[in-house]
Amino acid sequence: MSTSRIIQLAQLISSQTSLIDQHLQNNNLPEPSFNQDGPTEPIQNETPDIQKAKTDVIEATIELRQLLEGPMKLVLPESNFTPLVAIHRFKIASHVPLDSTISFTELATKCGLLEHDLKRIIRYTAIHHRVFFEPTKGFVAHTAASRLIAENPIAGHLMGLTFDECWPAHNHAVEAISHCSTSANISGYSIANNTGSLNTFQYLSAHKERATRFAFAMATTSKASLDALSTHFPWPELSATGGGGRSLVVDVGGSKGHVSLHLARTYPDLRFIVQDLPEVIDGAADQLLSSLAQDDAAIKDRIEFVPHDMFKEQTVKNADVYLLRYVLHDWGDEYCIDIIKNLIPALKRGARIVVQDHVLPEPGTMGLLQEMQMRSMDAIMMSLFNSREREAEEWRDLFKQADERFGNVIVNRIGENGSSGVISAEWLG
Ligand SMILES: C[S@@+](CC[C@H](N)C(=O)[O-])C[C@H]1O[C@@H](n2cnc3c(N)ncnc32)[C@H](O)[C@@H]1O
Repeated sequence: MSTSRIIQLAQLISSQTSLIDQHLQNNNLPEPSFNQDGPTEPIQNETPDIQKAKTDVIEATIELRQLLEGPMKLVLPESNFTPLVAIHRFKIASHVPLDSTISFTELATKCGLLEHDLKRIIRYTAIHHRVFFEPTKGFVAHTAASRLIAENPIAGHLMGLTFDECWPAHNHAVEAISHCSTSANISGYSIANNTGSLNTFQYLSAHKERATRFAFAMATTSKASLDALSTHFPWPELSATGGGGRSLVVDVGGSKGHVSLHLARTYPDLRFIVQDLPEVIDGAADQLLSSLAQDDAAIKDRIEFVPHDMFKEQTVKNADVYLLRYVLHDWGDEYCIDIIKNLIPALKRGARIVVQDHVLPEPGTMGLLQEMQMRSMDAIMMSLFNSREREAEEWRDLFKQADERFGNVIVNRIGENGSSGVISAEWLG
């Protein structure tokens, strides 16, 4: 008798989980746990084998659950995040003591909420998200996840971005699609926020707190992704062409400079000009300086911040590289072509445009988890910006449409599970 799919999945889960368990024991690492003192970081010291084992187990558990629950659950997934939003909005985690419990009555008073609302919010997030638990009836304590919210401001920034910016936009994305428009100001986000003629970034510029949170969320990009950028483009060759002087990289849409900082640390012969909207650039140099350790402070001399609207002609001429990292996926094709065309008057022969961005796979050619993440990101782009992620061929087309004089267009799929790429195009004009 052939082995059924659910047994195959269960066997895979069993064998790969054993590998992970062995890795934890061999490296004296803590066991994953929901307990308050459980690790808030994913498994450490991962080798490629352990990464694969983890992905295999997660993918298999998703598929196994979907098979066992049946098709109706696939079309009616659990989708109410309101209680989790309430945890974020009312800063509930910060009112729960880290090493003891608090009664629903006292916690409700501290949060300024009705006790019965607080109780159902917590009981929902406890059972759905493992955020808080009730060790004795009527008393609340932290889990690893609620402690993460209480202690790590990055969790707060990302929850804010997800619940205050993305979710309202998702709610209106279907309406936006029905307009069959490619305009940046006809998006779920613009309908949710009633932005009128403003696109998402113009609207954020007028709402400083939200723009700052957006910039912080961008800066939480993984080290692996930044490392991928620094290793999958021949930056050292560029340093060499700069000769005695330093080669210049213009980091277009560079936010608060976290990407330039990473590259500057790796390549001492490069200097950087970070460009972004004035509201984003404002104070960025000081923030960068205050984030630098003393022995790192010299780096600041190689990173300059200049406000610039990328829809206007590029003002920094003859740089060696114009970097667009996760910038073009925020815009539809006509806007991207406009952004690239605005660079052309500044380009010397041999200058390169370097893009780091997602590269969509052909359906079914990547692992389940990876493809899910990429399709999710594409859907977020649709809701927030009426923009999209692109396939390798679409990246090549973009440069072709901008100007036939771009050559040597290379789309290099990279680390980060192969979901993103470094794309470079050389100006041969
Ligand atoms: C998704 S973020 C990417 C930030 C950064 N490059 C990174 O990799 O983390 C896109 C950036 O484009 C900037 N941006 C949007 N419109 C712009 C414009 N018209 N001119 C310059 N920058 C712009 C945003 O402020 C934001 O910092």
